[in-house]
Amino acid sequence: MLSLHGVSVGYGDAPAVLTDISVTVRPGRVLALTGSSGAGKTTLLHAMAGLLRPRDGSVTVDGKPLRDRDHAVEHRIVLIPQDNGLAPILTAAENLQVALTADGATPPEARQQTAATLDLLGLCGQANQLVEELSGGQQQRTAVARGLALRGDVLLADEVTSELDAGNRQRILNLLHDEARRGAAVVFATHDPEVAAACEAELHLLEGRAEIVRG
Ligand SMILES: Nc1ncnc2c1ncn2[C@@H]1O[C@H](COP(=O)(O)OP(=O)(O)OP(=O)(O)O)[C@@H](O)[C@H]1O
Repeated sequence: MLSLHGVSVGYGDAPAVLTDISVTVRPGRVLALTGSSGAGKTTLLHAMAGLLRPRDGSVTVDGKPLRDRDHAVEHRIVLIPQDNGLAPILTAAENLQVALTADGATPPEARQQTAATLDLLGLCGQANQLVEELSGGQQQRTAVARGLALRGDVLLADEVTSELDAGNRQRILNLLHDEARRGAAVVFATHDPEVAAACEAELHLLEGRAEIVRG
């Protein structure tokens, strides 16, 4: 279980972006993280992912302080970053296979899981295309595929539907809910009020504070 207790986070000497944030990310549900541009959604996801150390308060995983990104990876905390984080000169399939192999899959397992997950995202036809040759939306779906393929215990998805048409947006929302049904705790940063309304819980960021809207 991933929990934040009285967390403040910020960058360098600048004032904190977020102050006194307390929330528990529960397995089996999708928590929508909302707030206007610059409200701190990415900042909070980075604190949950072990990429940003809190100034105050604590981020704990199974009751122990989260040390860093490596510690988060050990606890199967998967981040799908806003900028997709893919290697542009690898193919879509290679991006998944590299991540799966690094996660301990054998090459045949990685190939099988890659094909199955790209299929779920409607990307069979793009498997062998270089990422830099894919459209923005196809790259975004490839990044989601890579995150889903890792089957994390916690899945942090940072505005992963921003470049998609309505059909693909709904497809990804369904897949995130499938992840929660599998038992993962999912946090989904989004600007889209309709998408947020379709999630079990919502945490809204405003002026450096967080308010539980639902859940
Ligand atoms: N690396 C950084 N260094 C300094 N300040 C940063 C850095 N990243 C973000 N910020 C600042 O932190 C604040 C929150 O940014 P963040 O990216 O978390 O917001 P967001 O809610 O994810 O925005 P968006 O919806 O536009 O992606 C902003 O004021 C931003 O300028």
